Amino acid sequence: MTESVERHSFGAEVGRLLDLVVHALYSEREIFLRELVANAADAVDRRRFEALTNPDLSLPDAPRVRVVPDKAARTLTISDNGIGMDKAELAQHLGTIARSGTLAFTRAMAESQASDKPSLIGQFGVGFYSAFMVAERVEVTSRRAGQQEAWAWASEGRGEYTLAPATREEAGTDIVLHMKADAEEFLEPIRLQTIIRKWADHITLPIMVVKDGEEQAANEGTALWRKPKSEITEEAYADFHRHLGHVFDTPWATLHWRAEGTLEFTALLFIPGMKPFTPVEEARESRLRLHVRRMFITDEAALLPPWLRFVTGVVDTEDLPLNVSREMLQATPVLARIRRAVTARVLSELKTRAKDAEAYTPFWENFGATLKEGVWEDAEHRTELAGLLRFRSSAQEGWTSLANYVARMKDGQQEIYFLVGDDAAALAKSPQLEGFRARGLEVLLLSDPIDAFWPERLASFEGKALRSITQGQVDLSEHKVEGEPAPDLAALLPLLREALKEDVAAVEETAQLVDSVAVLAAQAGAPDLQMQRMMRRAGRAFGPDRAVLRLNPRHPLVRRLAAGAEAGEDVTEMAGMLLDLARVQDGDAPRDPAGFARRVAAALADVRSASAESPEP
Ligand SMILES: Nc1ncnc2c1ncn2[C@@H]1O[C@H](COP(=O)(O)OP(=O)(O)OP(=O)(O)O)[C@@H](O)[C@H]1O
Repeated sequence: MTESVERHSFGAEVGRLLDLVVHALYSEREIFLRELVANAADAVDRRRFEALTNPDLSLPDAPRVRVVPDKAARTLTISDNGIGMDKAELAQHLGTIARSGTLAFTRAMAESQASDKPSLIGQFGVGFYSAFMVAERVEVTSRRAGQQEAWAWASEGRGEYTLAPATREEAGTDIVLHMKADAEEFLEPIRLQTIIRKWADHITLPIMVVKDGEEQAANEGTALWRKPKSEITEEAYADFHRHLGHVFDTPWATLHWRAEGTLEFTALLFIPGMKPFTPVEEARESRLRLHVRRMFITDEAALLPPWLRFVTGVVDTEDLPLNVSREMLQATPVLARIRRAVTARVLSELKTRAKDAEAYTPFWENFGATLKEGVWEDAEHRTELAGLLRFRSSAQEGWTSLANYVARMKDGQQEIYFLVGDDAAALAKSPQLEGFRARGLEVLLLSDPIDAFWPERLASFEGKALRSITQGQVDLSEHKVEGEPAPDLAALLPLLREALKEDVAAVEETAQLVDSVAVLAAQAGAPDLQMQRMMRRAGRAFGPDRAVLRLNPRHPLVRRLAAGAEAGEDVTEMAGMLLDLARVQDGDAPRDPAGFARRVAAALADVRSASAESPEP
């Protein structure tokens, strides 16, 4: 028998996690039970759902979770009749960190102060591995529903675990905890009941604690969302939110309502108060939980559009049969109607809350970029969403809305100006803004990656067109600025155009500059500069040939070149320099960085020696 025992090492992250867990503060240890009971209840939910399309997996009568303390043996056993795990699943789920919740936890731990760590453990839970807070050895015996063989997983939480063939009468899982000497309190039935009532009361599956051979239900099983609002405390809402989202914040908004009439459902939704620690591959689908008459069905029903995926919670309906299958979920019109109702409710809540600018700010900073995806991809909600958008602006600190921008527009201003880039702070200093600032024209500053895309789709707001100031020429002739007359560039421009014909589509003068000498812009009709930049970074060929080099005719350098061109001097050397300066200014590299540096250094040396030779008169 012993030769069939396989030894495996934990993944590196598991090792680190176990270290953290084992050294956690004792006061937080009780949450191990919440985690194991939640896993057991989830396993039963999954089996029920899979059985809808595969009757061989059907649950036995009266499925439940049993929590069995044994003081003599100093063990605590948590048993379920859930879906179970086969050998590969045991290794995968209990040997690596697969789930986002646990990953997020390790990241939060790494980033938090030492004094916050204990409460982090309490709020997050750490899934299965929290068992090692109280147990010196954990044995898991599991049989996957629909299979004959069972497997035993065992570990002392120190670097490795074993896997061996085992037997189990029925499908399901037993988790046997060999308790540490100082964790005997968790063998007291009363204590176990209290913990379960505190943490797992919203679980509808019966959770039985066995005392003197008798089973006693520890949870009430009233799903929180089914209780009247008046009976639910803020704290109970917040706890449930943390449990659902694997987060540890207080919700920014709690929406709890019951729809009655043609469509019957109860919804309890949360908008988190902080951004989740997103794993590398952030899934775009909403994971709102669908329940039918309290029973969990699935969290893959996409009950909200992807641009509201930050909303967590539960929708519980009477309008679907309990035995609804995956296929049925895809076909039923009920879900589409619920989706519409729930989306409308979330949007109206956001609209109400957006009226209080200060209260709206944290929401916007956490989830604004996600909301903008809706403007891009959801024609039905685009106009409504536009009113919820907030922006940085060239004219003021803080966030502003499109409506406020329009209210501030100057007489004669027809368009809503905006500038897109990577970084709000850099945008505020961009030379592209000079001409607008000089004329008192406000420009919105957009710095989320999605900002390269959505403005084109929204196109206008309250009848005012949205206008990127780096795309085509903005007509500023309505708004005159004082200053010396500009020189005539008729001789210079054709020479520069010829010299740069490989690099840009055109060279022209612009009224958009005041202090800077040149900028790049996109040709009218071509994708905006930021979009071009993103496509180049993504490896898409996007020649600079569609960019336009724009010169400030009043700049001393341009004046000098204009005079030189008229006098028949060679200005082509400076042409490349102007283009490179415009590129550097936008945060791009010059076409030939080494050559650029050489030319600048040589020019500086010229200036120095010129001023040394001809001292001030
Ligand atoms: N009693 C059980 N029956 C069947 N599968 C289980 C059981 N307990 C754990 N698992 C499997 O092990 C996986 C890992 O569990 P663990 O508690 O570490 O994380 P989780 O519950 O998935 O997510 P999180 O880390 O966010 O809590 C689960 O997703 C599940 O697939």
